[in-house]
Amino acid sequence: MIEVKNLVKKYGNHTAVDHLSFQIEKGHIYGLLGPNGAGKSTTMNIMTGYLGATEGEVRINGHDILKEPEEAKKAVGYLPEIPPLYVDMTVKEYLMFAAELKKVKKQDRKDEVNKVMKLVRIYDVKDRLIKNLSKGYKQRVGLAQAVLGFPETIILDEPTVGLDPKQIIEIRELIRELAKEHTVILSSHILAEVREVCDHIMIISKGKLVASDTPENMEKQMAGREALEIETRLLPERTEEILSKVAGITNVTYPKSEPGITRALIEAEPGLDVREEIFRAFAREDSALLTMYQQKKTLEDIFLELTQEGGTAYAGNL
Ligand SMILES: Nc1ncnc2c1ncn2[C@@H]1O[C@H](COP(=O)(O)OP(=O)(O)OP(=O)(O)O)[C@@H](O)[C@H]1O
Repeated sequence: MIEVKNLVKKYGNHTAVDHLSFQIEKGHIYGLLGPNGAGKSTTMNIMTGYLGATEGEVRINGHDILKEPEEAKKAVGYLPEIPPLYVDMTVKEYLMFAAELKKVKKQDRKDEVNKVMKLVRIYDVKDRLIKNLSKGYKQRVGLAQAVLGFPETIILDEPTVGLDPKQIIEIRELIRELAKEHTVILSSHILAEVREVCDHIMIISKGKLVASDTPENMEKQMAGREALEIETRLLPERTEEILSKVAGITNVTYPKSEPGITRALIEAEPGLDVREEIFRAFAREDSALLTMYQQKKTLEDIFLELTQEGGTAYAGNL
């Protein structure tokens, strides 16, 4: 388990990470999602011991990343945004070297490097110089380096950035494959990417955690904030009277509509679906509803709302 507690990172006057706290449990694929500059790379660099924090702590399986770096680092493999590849080495030479740095026992190195190369499907290019590989293959070599030593958790910073669509699909497949045996944390500024592979999303904006939940819960939590639209032939006063009998409605507005029609935009408590109750309330009064329409809020809407200036706060887990 990884515990990030009250992490702060300041660059001069600029606060890149602002009191960030979260926990990473075993067996999930976490997505750290945020616009460019949100503080994702800084957070990952601190979590993996590449960068010191201004305040706060990171514990990996109980070991403080700064005070007990060896123990802590053993449990994580890291693929930084720009993979640290020695491009004049062959794939195999580089991975043997990386295995040595990671203190994989000498007698196990060859086997482990072979195993990892097969896992990320670079065995066929093992004798090629890294500089001659495509970007997708270079990324796989970086991934292989992160997997070496078979750490419990693999942290990947923007693993598909700069890849073409086919390479993106391949890397995603590899990540899913890795997730069978490892906990995976990846960062991205692309929502579709995170939704595609992750089962838990943490949205960060300006260095702060603004939401942390499963994609399904996020959609559910925000659903109550959608305005439900109804139309009737009743006057607004009468519509208001009927709606006042429905529990859970928090606000009703009456935008302009065509003559003889009342349009009402209804907001309800987060997570509460009031559609059936509204239908029954009008039926009890023998009044007809002409339309009832609820636009489903997508994760894109949620992401934009949570990360824009003056955006709404997330009502779910944090
Ligand atoms: N070494 C540094 N010195 C000064 N400011 C920095 C430094 N590194 C990052 N920053 C600033 O800190 C903020 C967070 O940067 P970070 O790279 O962590 O964001 P990010 O979410 O990973 O974005 P990106 O996807 O663009 O890398 C940004 O405003 C960035 O300009």
